[in-house]
Amino acid sequence: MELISQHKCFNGVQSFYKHESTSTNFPMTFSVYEPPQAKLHKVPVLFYLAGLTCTDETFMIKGGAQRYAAEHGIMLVTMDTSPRRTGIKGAGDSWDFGHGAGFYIDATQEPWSACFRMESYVVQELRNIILAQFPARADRIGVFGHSMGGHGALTLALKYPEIYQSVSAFAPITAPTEVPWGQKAFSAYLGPDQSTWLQHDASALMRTRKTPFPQGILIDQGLDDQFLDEQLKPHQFEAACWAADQPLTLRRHSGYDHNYYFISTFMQDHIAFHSAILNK
Ligand SMILES: N[C@@H](CCC(=O)N[C@@H](CSC=O)C(=O)NCC(=O)O)C(=O)O
Repeated sequence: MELISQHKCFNGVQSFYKHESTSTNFPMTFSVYEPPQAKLHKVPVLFYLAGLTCTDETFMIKGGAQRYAAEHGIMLVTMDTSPRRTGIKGAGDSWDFGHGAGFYIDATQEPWSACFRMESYVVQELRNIILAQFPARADRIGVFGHSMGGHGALTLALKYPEIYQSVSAFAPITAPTEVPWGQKAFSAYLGPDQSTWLQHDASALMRTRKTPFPQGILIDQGLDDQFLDEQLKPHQFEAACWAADQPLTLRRHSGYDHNYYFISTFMQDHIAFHSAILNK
């Protein structure tokens, strides 16, 4: 693990790292914000999954989360959104597929299956690194994310409720099997059998559960989001939560679009939401 840079931030420490990943078989970058409380004892840890085109820097630079993480004593971790410079044909041709678009799943189809393994990377490899190398509590882990990363947060939390105690999202892709971004990625990474896609669709997963997160799920969605109707479809997840008896706070905000001005506006609420569960 190579330290790229380190910065004091709200009396805590913001660090950027690079390492050789055994999940993706490529170098990966990730970043960690350690709040001041982490100098004294282990703290809860909140993983942030970023959206299409983002890197491990996007959220740490634009999200404005460190101030609130310092107040609540929560460690923040985020990572690049895929392996990079893989040499796979077509991986760099479009901004919504391939590099920067790992979708937080393990690809099963060649050539993607050799390195597009972001589910294993986030859930196992990076979590193990964080728990071994940083003062993070293994029994207090939350996950949140934006857009493609909102899809990642919801699906990983639903697949691994024994790992993640809290989950929230900003403008998540909630039904990837039904929208162009998800269909483009899943058909390449998972192949033509659409029954396998449903294991990675938050709305489909929720329909097979019964109150998986009794303490609730928080979602914020801007109503001027350019991707709302075609790609995000929060009403699908809302209906699935209703059917699963899952408490959901889905807040629709007039005037907000899809970017980090929207995300940073509601960041304080998301950190407080996770803190109420993780610091209980
Ligand atoms: N084509 C543009 C826009 C890409 C974009 O909007 N990416 C979003 C996530 S979309 C769903 O996952 C994002 O978070 N961008 C980063 C940012 O700093 O706003 C492009 O290539 O940037």
